[in-house]
Amino acid sequence: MRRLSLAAAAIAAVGVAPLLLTPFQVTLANNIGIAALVTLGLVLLTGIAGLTSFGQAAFVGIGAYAAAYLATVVELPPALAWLGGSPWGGLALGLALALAVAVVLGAVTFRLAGHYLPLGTIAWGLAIAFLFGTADSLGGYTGLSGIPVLSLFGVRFDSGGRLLWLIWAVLLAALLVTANLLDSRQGRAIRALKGGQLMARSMGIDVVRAKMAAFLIAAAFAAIAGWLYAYTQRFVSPAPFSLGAGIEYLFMALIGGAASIWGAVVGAAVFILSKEWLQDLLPHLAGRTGNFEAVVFGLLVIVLMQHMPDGIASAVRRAARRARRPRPPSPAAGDTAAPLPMRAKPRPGEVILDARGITRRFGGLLANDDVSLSVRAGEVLAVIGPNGAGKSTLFNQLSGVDRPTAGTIVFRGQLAAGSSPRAMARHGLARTFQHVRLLPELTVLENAAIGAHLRGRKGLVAAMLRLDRREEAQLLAEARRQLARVGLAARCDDRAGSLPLGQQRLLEIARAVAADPCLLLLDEPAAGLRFEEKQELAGLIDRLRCDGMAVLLVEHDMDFVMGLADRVFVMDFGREIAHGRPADVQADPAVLEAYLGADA
Ligand SMILES: Nc1ncnc2c1ncn2[C@@H]1O[C@H](COP(=O)(O)OP(=O)(O)OP(=O)(O)O)[C@@H](O)[C@H]1O
Repeated sequence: MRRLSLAAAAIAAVGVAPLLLTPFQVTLANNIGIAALVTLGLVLLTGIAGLTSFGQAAFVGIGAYAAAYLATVVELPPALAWLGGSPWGGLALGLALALAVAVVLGAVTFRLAGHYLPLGTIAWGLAIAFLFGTADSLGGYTGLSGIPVLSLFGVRFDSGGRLLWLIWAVLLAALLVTANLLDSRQGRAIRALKGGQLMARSMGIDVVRAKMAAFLIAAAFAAIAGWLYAYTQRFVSPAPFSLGAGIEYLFMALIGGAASIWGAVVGAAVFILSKEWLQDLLPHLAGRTGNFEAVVFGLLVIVLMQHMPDGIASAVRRAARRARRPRPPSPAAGDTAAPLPMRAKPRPGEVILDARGITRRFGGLLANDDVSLSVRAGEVLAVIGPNGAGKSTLFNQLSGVDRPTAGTIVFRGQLAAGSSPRAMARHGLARTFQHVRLLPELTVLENAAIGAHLRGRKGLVAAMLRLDRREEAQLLAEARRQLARVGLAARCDDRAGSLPLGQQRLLEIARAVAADPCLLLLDEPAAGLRFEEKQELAGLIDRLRCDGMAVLLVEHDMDFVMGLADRVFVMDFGREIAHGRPADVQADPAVLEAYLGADA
């Protein structure tokens, strides 16, 4: 209902705008609409996926020049002649070129950690501006003029008012599909990128694909904005597509709020209106002409980052949330949804993970030295040992984060040493993290649903067009069920970041079990918890064991481990020093000396 009334209000506002605004205001509204479309792509890319691009203006340039070139050049090269001078041909060409460049840039940079994408987009921004300025066929620095009036389906967009309808209709459609995307399994995969690659990969998310999706959508929005720009100005030249313009789009995203889709509209409007105003005011104050507004925007962004790091739209939304009465919990819409299919489970007592001779060398250091262990369905195995004993290293080998120097790992009957975390997740392994890795701005329910990522099939297009609702209801119902299982049913609609640490750890377990795993790896689950929270956690792990889940945990807390585990595996200096039932291990002299002795 809220979405519908918002959409109706937006359509009505766009409908009457040309009748109420002066021609100058219509021109400003058109510029804002085009800039907001580019910024929307940046919000998705930078604010939501956490990837920075300085090259969005260059993608706008591709869209604008493609339209201008097809519409103005009389003798087209044979490869493009079939597209004729049609505006649709220009749109298709601009989109195809922008997407092709985005695929190449993404393919080169996404597999590398670090700042390769921002650097790549700077290089791309500089190169394309140089190309536009020097290519004779594109008119060099003078550009291409004489673009005809845009005509679509027999309608001529020959006035600012008609162009306003078109530009804002495209922008509203882009806002709608982006909102749809973010409210879906695919959108959660893009959002999960901000939680770190390890978390995303461990949930079975294809990180490169998710980054590419965000980058391609942002490039497509920019190219469409360029097409609209060309037909609005009816003239293109290199300056509006320079690296400087790319930085201005980033400013708009930061000002509006890089994590909110409405921030794109707010940011573009604030930037363009204040630029217009400052361009009049500042030369007057300074007594001479100059681009003084650039200095003001630089300062504005610094001040904003200090006081409103999430931008204006997010600050307004937070204030509104504070002013509103707390909402009653949203109805459990998914509860009537059919349950998701579940994987075939091993029989109780069946060995599901068998590691033999695991050795991991870091240069001259043997972090794991010929370690062998196995885990059975329906048991809790605890790995303990003093600091530096090699527990985390072993955990990384078993979860696919690292590859052993030697040794074999068989998981559910298949060789798994060196498999990726994603492959391990697909095969039935789920994990939590020593330092919780949640998405604090997302709700508890959305965080839990990330765990069920591999249990859905619907793609990006289905998500954007809302053709995924049945599956989405099933995924959310599953997340709700797992939250109820860990005792967080009442917190579904709260922000994950607002939970105390103990509940955040429970949420991580709910997220992990939403994947329907056979083996759950818990990395120091009791760290930082109070006594009651530890008891609650131990009760939950016990229930999971009773349900047939195999649990392998790495833990420092002796009381917690001894009261819970079926078997304890003790390590020191990378090797196994004892292994058996808690009472036997506790009495083992080697353990007392190496580990428990320190406490005695
Ligand atoms: N990536 C790495 N490069 C080099 N040495 C490493 C690396 N990772 C771990 N080590 C070393 O391997 C040894 C085992 O470390 P590990 O983190 O596995 O121990 P741990 O038992 O988990 O310790 P803690 O309980 O303190 O977390 C340590 O000496 C550590 O310094």
